[in-house]
Amino acid sequence: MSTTSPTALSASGLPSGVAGLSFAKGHGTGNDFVLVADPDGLRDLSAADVAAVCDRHSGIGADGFIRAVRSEHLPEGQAVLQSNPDALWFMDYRNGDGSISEMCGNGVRVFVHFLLEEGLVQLAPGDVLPIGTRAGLKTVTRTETGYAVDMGPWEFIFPDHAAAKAMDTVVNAGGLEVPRPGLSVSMGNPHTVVALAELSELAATELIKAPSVEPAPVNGTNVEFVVPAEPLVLDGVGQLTMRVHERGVGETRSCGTGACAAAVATRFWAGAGAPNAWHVRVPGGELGVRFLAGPDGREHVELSGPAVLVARGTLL
Ligand SMILES: N[C@@H](CCC[C@H](N)C(=O)O)C(=O)O
Repeated sequence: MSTTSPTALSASGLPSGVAGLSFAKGHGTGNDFVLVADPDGLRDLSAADVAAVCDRHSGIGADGFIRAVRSEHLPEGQAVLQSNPDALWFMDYRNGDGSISEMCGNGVRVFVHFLLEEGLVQLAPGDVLPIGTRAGLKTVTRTETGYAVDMGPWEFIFPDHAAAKAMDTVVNAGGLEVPRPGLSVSMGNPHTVVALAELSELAATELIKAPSVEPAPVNGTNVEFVVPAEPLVLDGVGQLTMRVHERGVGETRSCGTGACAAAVATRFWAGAGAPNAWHVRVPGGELGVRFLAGPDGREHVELSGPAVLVARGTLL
């Protein structure tokens, strides 16, 4: 018998804990989010609260939920403040099912746009804003057309697989004729990238159910299916098309950290001479990925793309 008490509901059917919250709805290349400002960290939202708000039928509907909290009010935020005292805002990111993720690449652009539109920060094109996340400090530059994010360094999750050039990870999904090799990459959060030969194969891949990944990264994985273009490079820029199944969500129209992982894996597979700039087409739009020398001496990944707010409201 369950010992958990049922969640109290307001008249709207949403958990009473979220009633009265002001929110904005936004997206980055079709990856959509509900955003709330909680500067003093007073709203302790449960996984059930977040899942109810993100429900596409009985809530607002979103792939993810983002709470804007001043970094000083969260232990993870205080840790980021030690590395950069100017990282005053922390992105508390949850997946649509209420689970926590370390990082969201589309989300961090929409988060900064939300802070700007709410008047919580001031940022002219060219200005840079440091942000705290569970994957550490990220610096976001406002551009003329959107935002560019220094996502920090990437890592192989199973470095021995990559070193041996052995594709020891096996991925299967509905619609694939045979299981495929995958390469697991961390962008702060876990990804497994699979290359397909044809756009028709990408379209036939069924992503209603989570693909199986063996061995899976310990905390689960987002899975990206990519088709490198033929020819791969146009005007010095690598070209990819991608679909994604997100951990804690399902298929989404875009994933920023996924686009970064896809560029990492495809550049690795392409070998010496592969470009350091990539253009990634996703069902919801287009993202840019670049590899740059980071201030810490490691190679960093930069993600660029748009961020849009589409609505404001109050949860009832
Ligand atoms: N859509 C995001 C990634 C969100 C988190 C992911 N589902 C996870 O669990 O790691 C992005 O744009 O990066």
